[in-house]
Amino acid sequence: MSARTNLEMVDSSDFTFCKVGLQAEDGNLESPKAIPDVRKIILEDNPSGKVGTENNLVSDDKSQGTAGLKGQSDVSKSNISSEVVPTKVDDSKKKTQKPDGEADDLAQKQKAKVKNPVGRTKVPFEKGYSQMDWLKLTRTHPDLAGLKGQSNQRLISMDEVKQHKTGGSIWTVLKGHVYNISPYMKFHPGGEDMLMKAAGRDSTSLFNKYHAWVNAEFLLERCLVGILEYN
Ligand code: HEM
Repeated sequence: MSARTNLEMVDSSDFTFCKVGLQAEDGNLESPKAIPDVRKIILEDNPSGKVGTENNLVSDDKSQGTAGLKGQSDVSKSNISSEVVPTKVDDSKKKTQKPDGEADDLAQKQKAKVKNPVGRTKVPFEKGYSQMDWLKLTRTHPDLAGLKGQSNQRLISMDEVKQHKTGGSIWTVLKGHVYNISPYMKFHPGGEDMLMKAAGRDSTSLFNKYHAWVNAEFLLERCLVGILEYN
């Protein structure tokens, strides 16, 4: 059977519905009647369901346009029109009718929310106090922790930690480790004031509240003074 004999017009007034190969029986899912050529169908954003209003995709050619839709009442109700109707939309309307326009707006709103979560304020660092500068210092300074030859594996009680709240010897407990955070003060992206809240106490919960993702073990590696002694 040739390809030519395979093609048969089902409705001669409508090019959309033509039979290809299979029997065009209603109820048969593969029937061209059941599934029109989707490439020739466009979606319209028209809640009123009216055809030809300002908010709609309107035909310039009224003789073809509305006439072409008249016989398809179910089509106009569902806001679907045939491509044979030439459409014309100005740019501002296109924006509102863009199918993914709403999704874009939502994505932008969500982005804005993520950008400024409540309670997070990064302090601009002073020249020479960036995180890179801190990393350089940790590699070059001989005794950031202020150990003066002592081991950094020494057991330290909470009482001793409490006595180190000022000057060049400000201690804090973080996940069971005792650190001297004095040298890090000016490098802390959250500011000195915030880091001072950790002075002389266990700051694990505060730390996790603001930035559980920060790798303090790495950043403060050279500031380790000892291990917290649990009573
Ligand atoms: C004790 C060791 C601490 C270390 C090593 C540390 C380290 C850091 C780092 C690396 C950042 C930048 C985070 C980022 O860019 O995502 C940061 C930001 C911040 N930190 Fe800390 N921090 C410490 C303790 C604390 C404490 C105890 C507080 C609160 C009392 C605090 C409050 C903040 C705040 C508010 C920010 C700004 C968050 C932002 O907007 O990104 N930090 N800290």
